[in-house]
Amino acid sequence: MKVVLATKNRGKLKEFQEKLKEFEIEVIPIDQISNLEPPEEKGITFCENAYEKAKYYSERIDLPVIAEDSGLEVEALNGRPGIFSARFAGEGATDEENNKRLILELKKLGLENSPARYVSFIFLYIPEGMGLWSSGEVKGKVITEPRGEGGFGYDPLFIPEGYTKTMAELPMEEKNKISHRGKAIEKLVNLIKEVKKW
Ligand SMILES: O=c1[nH]c(=O)c2ncn([C@@H]3O[C@H](COP(=O)(O)OP(=O)(O)OP(=O)(O)O)[C@@H](O)[C@H]3O)c2[nH]1
Ligand SMILES: [Mg+2]
Repeated sequence: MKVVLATKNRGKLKEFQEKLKEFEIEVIPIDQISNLEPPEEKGITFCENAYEKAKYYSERIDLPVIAEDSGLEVEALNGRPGIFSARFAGEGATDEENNKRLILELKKLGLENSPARYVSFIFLYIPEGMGLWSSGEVKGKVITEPRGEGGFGYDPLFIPEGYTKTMAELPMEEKNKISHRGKAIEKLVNLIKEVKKW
C-alpha cells in the first residue's frame, strides 16, 4: 500500500516513513506529486488543521492523502505554543528560534522546567469524501538546557515521562514507540485494517 503525506516538515516525513514501514505502507511525500502551495493553517484545533490540509491536497491530486497537525502544550504557558508550535517565534521561524522563545518564556517565569505534552492529530482523506482520523499524545516536561541532536523541533528540550534523556537523545525507533505521532500512526493503521475488513 502507498499513501501520500502532505507535509513540508522533513522530520515528520522521516518519522512517518520509518513507522509505516513496519506496516508495509510506503509514504510518498507530497512534493514528489505536486508543487501546490500548502493551505494556510486557519483552524483553531489540531484536528481542524489536519483535516483541512488532507482535504485540500486530496481534492486537488485525487488520491488518498494523510496530513498531520501537531504541537507542544506547556503547562506553565497555559497550553501554548499549541497549534502555533511551528510559528512560536513568528511566521517562518526555525526550530532554533522557536526553542529560544520557549526557553525565554520559561525563564521569564523563573522556571527551569514545566510539565508539557506533545499532541498529534492525523487525518487520512480519501477522495469522494471518506475520512479516518486518529490522535496521540506523550506527556513529559520541557527544560531550559537543550540536549541531543536527533528528532526535530522542540525535541532537545522535551523529556518524556519515565525518561532522563530528551527526545533528541533517543534513536528514532525509540521516539516512534513512545511519541504522540508514533501512537497516532499506530491507531490510524488499526483503523485502516478495520475498514479493509468491511
Ligand atoms: O520537537 C518536536 N518533536 C515532535 O515530534 C514534534 N511534533 C510537533 N512538533 C512541533 O509542532 C510543530 C508542528 O506544526 P505543524 O503540524 O503545522 O507542522 P509543520 O508546520 O512543521 O509541517 P506541516 O506538516 O504543516 O507541513 C512542529 O513544527 C514543531 O515545532 C514537534 N516538535
Ligand atoms: Mg504546519
